[in-house]
Parts: sequence; C-alpha cells; structure tokens
Amino acid sequence: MTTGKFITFEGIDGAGKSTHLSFVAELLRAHKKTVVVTREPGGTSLGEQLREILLHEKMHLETEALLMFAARREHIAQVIAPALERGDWVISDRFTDATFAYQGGGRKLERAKLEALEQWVHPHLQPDLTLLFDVPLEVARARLDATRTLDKFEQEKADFFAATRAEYLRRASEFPQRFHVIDSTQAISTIQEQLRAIVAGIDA
Ligand SMILES: Nc1ncnc2c1ncn2[C@@H]1O[C@H](COP(=O)(O)OP(=O)(O)O)[C@@H](O)[C@H]1O
Ligand SMILES: Cc1cn([C@H]2C[C@H](O)[C@@H](COP(=O)(O)OP(=O)(O)O)O2)c(=O)[nH]c1=O
Repeated sequence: MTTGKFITFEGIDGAGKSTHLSFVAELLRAHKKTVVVTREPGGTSLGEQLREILLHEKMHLETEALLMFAARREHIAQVIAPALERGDWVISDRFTDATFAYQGGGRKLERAKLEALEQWVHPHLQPDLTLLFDVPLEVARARLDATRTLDKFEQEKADFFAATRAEYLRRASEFPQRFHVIDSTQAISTIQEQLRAIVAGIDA
C-alpha cells in the first residue's frame, strides 16, 4: 500500500513558516496529492484546548513538555497516522522538533527526558521532510512586533530564542536527511522557488 508523506514546518516565532504553509499545500495538490494541513500544539479538539492553556498559562517546565506530548499523542492517533495510512500527505505546522527546540533549547529541559517522551509517544514515526525557516532573532522579532499580539512564548527574551534557534540548527545537522534549512531572510518569492524544487524532489 502507498502511504503518504509527513512534512513538518519549523522555526522560531516570526521566522515566516505560516506564510509558506498554504503555498506548499497548494503545490502538493497540484501534484495530485490529498493534503491534510494541521498544527501543533493542536490539530484535534483536545489538542486545541491544550494549546489555549499552553500558550497562555504559566506552568512548570516539565508540565509544559508533558502537555506538548499529550496533545501530540492525540494528534497522531486521531489525525496524522490515519491520514498517512489512507495515503494522504500531512503537513504539520510544528511537531517534535519544536519541543526539542523550545522546551529543550529555550527552557533547558534535559534532552534525555524529551528523547524518552519521543520514544514513548512516536517510536516509529518521523517526518519525511522538515522545513526549517531560519532567521536571525532581530528579524523574527521585528516581524512579530509589526503583526500581532504576543502569546506566552512570543514574549520570551532574546536569549530564549537564541537557544531555541541554536537547538533547531543543531537538530538540522544531526538529521540532515530530513531537514532542509531555508534562509527565511530572503524574499518570499525566492523562498517559494526553493520550496517548489524541494517539493518536486520529495515527490520524485
Ligand atoms: N521572507 C519574508 N520577508 C518578509 N516578510 C516576511 C517573510 N516571511 C514572512 N514575513 C512576514 O513576517 C510575519 C511573520 O510571518 P509568519 O509566517 O506568521 O511567521 P511564523 O509562522 O514563523 O511565526 C508576517 O507578517 C509575514 O508576512
Ligand atoms: C509544538 C510546540 C510549540 N511550541 C510553541 C512555539 C510557539 O511559540 C507556540 C505556538 O506555535 P505556532 O502555532 O507556531 O504559533 P503562531 O500560530 O502564533 O505562529 O508553541 C513549543 O514551545 N513546543 C512545542 O512542542
């Protein structure tokens, strides 16, 4: 049976990943794929309720990591795994790399604890492709300030985002076969051309 492919979008807040999500979904639809677009934390009714809590309430660092993985467990069971089994393609706005980057890099939770949760929640599932939208912190911050009211994570300071970005880049070099790092300071149209080539490659 053909199974679909699993694509994740990652980057620090304001890097520009949401800007490119629907573009990639449309590219895949043009390649005759059935595409499911979803997000984390969220993607299910329970997950969206957990998202509200995660984005707005202060909590212990480990509670935050556990709730991210609890929402993810539900997301995989209800949305991601069934879609891939049907042969659909899944695009998720963030997945487990975000927990390593934000709770691990940004908040300094030990990597071994996150690896244990990852092994528990999805021992056999990894994205086929992870698009990491990378920008310097000042660029991300300026984009956020220009556009929206900031949630709990977006209000964090520069050193938090520096550590989050560094952990994303470290993971990109640890898993080069699935990561594509995109220089998100480039013009949107230039990035779209790169995405077109990447999507053509993964569908080959
Ligand atoms: N390459 C780019 N050049 C200039 N502005 C951009 C670029 N990518 C995104 N933006 C703008 O930056 C802001 C944040 O982008 P968004 O996609 O919401 O970021 P994210 O989802 O990564 O937090 C938006 O106003 C968007 O239009
Ligand atoms: C999935 C995930 C997200 N997050 C954070 C990153 C973001 O600041 C926030 C929500 O992500 P996101 O949906 O990218 O926010 P927005 O729609 O405002 O661009 O949750 C974590 O800290 N850990 C995780 O595992």
